[in-house]
Amino acid sequence: MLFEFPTEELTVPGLRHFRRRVTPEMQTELLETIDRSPWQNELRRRVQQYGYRYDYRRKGLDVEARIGPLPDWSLELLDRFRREGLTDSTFNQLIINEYTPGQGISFHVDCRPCFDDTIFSISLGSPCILTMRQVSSNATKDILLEPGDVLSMSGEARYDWQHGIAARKTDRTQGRVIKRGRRVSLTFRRVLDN
Ligand SMILES: O=C(O)CCC(=O)C(=O)O
Ligand SMILES: [Fe+2]
Repeated sequence: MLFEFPTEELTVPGLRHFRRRVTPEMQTELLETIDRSPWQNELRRRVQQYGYRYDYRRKGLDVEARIGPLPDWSLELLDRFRREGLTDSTFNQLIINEYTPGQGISFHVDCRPCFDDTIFSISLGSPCILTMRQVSSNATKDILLEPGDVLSMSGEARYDWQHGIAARKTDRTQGRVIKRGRRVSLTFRRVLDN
């Protein structure tokens, strides 16, 4: 017998969503800080990388991947989240992604041999829907990420589900139509020793 789960009732083990953990004032401050550093233009969306350089073409870490320590402002932010109990992991790599309306990221599982279990991300700017897709069943679950939200993926959510953001200009959820603006996400990972 085939069971069909309504999307809302699906749970993704290992996925934790903390809402509105960064105030609008703090978000503005963070975005100003981020925009003072150079953006890389190699992908369709702009990115900044800190800690270790990820090679998108090879889908792995460069041999000479170490860039340096994470910026102080990001370590301070992580310290606060650690004090507030959102994570107990330590991270040494940060990728900042910028999405303008119409841009997304295709379904993927973050590089297994490159990064440790927990992937920890912060959303700034515009809301968007991130979709989780279970590899074994193709079941999907939409997560509305609003500015200031924090998402932590570990275990099944990290390894058995893909995640992606549809390349579109509006999102629809629970009868609401949400126009996308500029979104910036900060994704923290821990690089595994190989
Ligand atoms: O922008 C996001 O929230 C997701 C980014 C992501 O999945 C990645 O960089 O691997
Ligand atoms: Fe990812």
